[in-house]
Amino acid sequence: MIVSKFGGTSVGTFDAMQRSAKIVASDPDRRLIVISATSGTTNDLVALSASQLDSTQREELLGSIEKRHLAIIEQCKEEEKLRDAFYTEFSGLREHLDFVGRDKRWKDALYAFGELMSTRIFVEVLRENGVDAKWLDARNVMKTDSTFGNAEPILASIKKKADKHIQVGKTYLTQGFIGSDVFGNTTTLGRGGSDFSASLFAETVGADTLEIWTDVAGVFTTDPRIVPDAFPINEITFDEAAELSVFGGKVLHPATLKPAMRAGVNVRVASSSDPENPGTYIVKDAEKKPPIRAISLRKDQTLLTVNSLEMLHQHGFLAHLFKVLAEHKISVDLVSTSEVSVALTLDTAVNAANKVELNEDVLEELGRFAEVIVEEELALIALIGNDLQKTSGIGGPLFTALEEYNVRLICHGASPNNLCFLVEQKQAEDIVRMLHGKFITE
Ligand SMILES: Nc1ncnc2c1ncn2[C@@H]1O[C@H](COP(=O)(O)OP(=O)(O)O)[C@@H](O)[C@H]1O
Ligand SMILES: N[C@@H](CC(=O)OP(=O)(O)O)C(=O)O
Repeated sequence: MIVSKFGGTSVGTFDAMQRSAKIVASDPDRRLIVISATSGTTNDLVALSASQLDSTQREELLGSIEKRHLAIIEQCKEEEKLRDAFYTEFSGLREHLDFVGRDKRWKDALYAFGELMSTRIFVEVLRENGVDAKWLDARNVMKTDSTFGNAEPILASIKKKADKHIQVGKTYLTQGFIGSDVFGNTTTLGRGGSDFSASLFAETVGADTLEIWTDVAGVFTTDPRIVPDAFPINEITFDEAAELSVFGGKVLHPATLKPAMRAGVNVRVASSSDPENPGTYIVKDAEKKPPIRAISLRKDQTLLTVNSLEMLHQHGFLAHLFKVLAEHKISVDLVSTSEVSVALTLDTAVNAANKVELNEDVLEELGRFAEVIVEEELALIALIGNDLQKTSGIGGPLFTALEEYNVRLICHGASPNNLCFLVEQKQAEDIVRMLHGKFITE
């Protein structure tokens, strides 16, 4: 059995939907299809959730969502039927906007409309292409905790619900990104979370393969939008691909590979507009394991520096600091310490899968026992590869190459699969291009 996930661009237009449907139709083993919202729709829904919108802005955003979906529907054979199905969801969206609450619970239920609308249309496009798929509401299976915006899947409940709602031998179309908590409230798995959903489904149903169909022909040596010379990697290990996605390789949501690794599911990343191209296979053990395979970039990072003389020869200071951060659910990436200070990086990017919000409360609490400095507009660059902590001859050429740039923080040695550092955002893309030329293309 194959679980196939199609991202926003692969279902964003009528032609893209047709191409994706033909991929599904070409192999009867593709039995569980997971799709995202049409590209741009989740961004529109996030914009709609802003509290200060006036009615003109609201109507513009709703108009943009409606236009995008109608452009697809108008080209489908079952136009009338699809209009009805679409407007059932779209009217639900309008009604939802009129609800009073603007809390996180309300937002997740709002964001879910993107995937609900796209699946209503795609199920018909699949039928037109000879695939009789059953529309499955992912919220009946994807059970999560109640951390709205970034919900944690509850594996045992997902398994139980999948046994009830997914029958062997049938084909299903369902939504990525969305789930529901024990009370039945809609939850979401974090931006870009459809990959994660698909991997959880693959684990749960015991699939042999998970396919991630996207707009690029696999996992590239770096983001091809930044470096035109970047090229697809034929085979990469789970460990490397997981590091790459955590450190900004947007092609996969950072949590995607865990369920697949746990269940021994093979993963393939490929382009829905070039399906004959094998793309990238993500495997347990790759034939080639170069020390530097890829470079990733994560923008909009925040550097938090905490200084305190209390730290000098004291024990418990770091424990105290991390306790405060944990209480505020702030997850930390890189850490560097000196005699009296600790520097930490936080992923504060707007569309980050695990976005961190550094609010006044946490700063005030930290300010009670230390001086806190917050610096923004930084970017994190990671070299991804194998045995980096044991390979000699990388640090010298790397730091020579970075000579002209201000490197703010370096992390090396904790993972065999990455070496990362923080730089000024405005220089980040140039640095990635330069390093790709020096360490990968050459
Ligand atoms: N190392 C990488 N390899 C491939 N794509 C990458 C990489 N890093 C970033 N990307 C970006 O990820 C995009 C695909 O992810 P995304 O837009 O989330 O697709 P989808 O809508 O299919 O989920 C590509 O268009 C590319 O610009
Ligand atoms: N639609 C959601 C989930 C998702 O995974 O989308 P995509 O596959 O297009 O990255 C988002 O935009 O966050």
